[in-house]
Amino acid sequence: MKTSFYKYQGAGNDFIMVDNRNLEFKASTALIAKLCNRRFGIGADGLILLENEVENSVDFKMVYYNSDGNESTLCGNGGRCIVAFAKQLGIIQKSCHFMAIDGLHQAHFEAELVSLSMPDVHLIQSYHSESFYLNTGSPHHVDFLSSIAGLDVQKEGARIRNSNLYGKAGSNINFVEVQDNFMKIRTYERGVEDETLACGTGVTAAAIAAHFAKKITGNEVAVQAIGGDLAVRFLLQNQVYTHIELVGPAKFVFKGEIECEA
Ligand SMILES: N[C@@H](CCC[C@H](N)C(=O)O)C(=O)O
Repeated sequence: MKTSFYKYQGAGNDFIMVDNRNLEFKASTALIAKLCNRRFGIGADGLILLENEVENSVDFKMVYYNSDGNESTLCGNGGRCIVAFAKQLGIIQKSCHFMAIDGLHQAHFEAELVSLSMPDVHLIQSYHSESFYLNTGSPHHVDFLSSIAGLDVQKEGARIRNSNLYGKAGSNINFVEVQDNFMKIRTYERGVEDETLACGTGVTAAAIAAHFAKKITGNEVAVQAIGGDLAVRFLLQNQVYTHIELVGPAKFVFKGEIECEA
């Protein structure tokens, strides 16, 4: 059986997209891991299915798998990319609502960029003045450092991700450098088990943690990931971070066909 796929990237965080509204694509862990493999497959940080959402009146549903083939929690860059994919398929025009594993999301285009609503953040755990944990749809450890350029993110990220702090479920690990209301970030992603070029929920977590720790002021911050620039907007209302938006690029790269065993 042949299935069409579309490759997208958002700030270098790359995804295989499949229009699965007919539910014909059967996503086994082994098949997804093979398709995401950069030597034996198409190559991607994750695979995303666009499906119909039957129970809620939204435009579509997003089902996200990490490159290890396992379904996971929210992917922010993937969320922005599926919005661009839905537009390419003619399902939406300038804005949409969709369902993901963590609930309802709203998104709209701002010229070439996609802005995605993110879940409210009620709880931020401080380990010490430079180290935090919070959930922005996916779990994130955030360490603020004076410089991140020379860091071995693979080694240090894997160490923290696999430490007793997070147990079997693990966490994504972010290393962040703050410079005058602007931040640089590098992220080790759970389920990819490596550094990726950008992580949307990680960028969001870093922005919220930086505001919480009074490292930035204002309600919008630009964040430079290795693969591109993103921005995060938010409000702080009664000690809850609300109206969080992740803004950045979402680009179509190429399309092709997957030959799947029946
Ligand atoms: N790349 C993503 C995060 C994807 C989920 C993560 N790997 C996990 O399993 O927690 C993003 O852009 O948010």
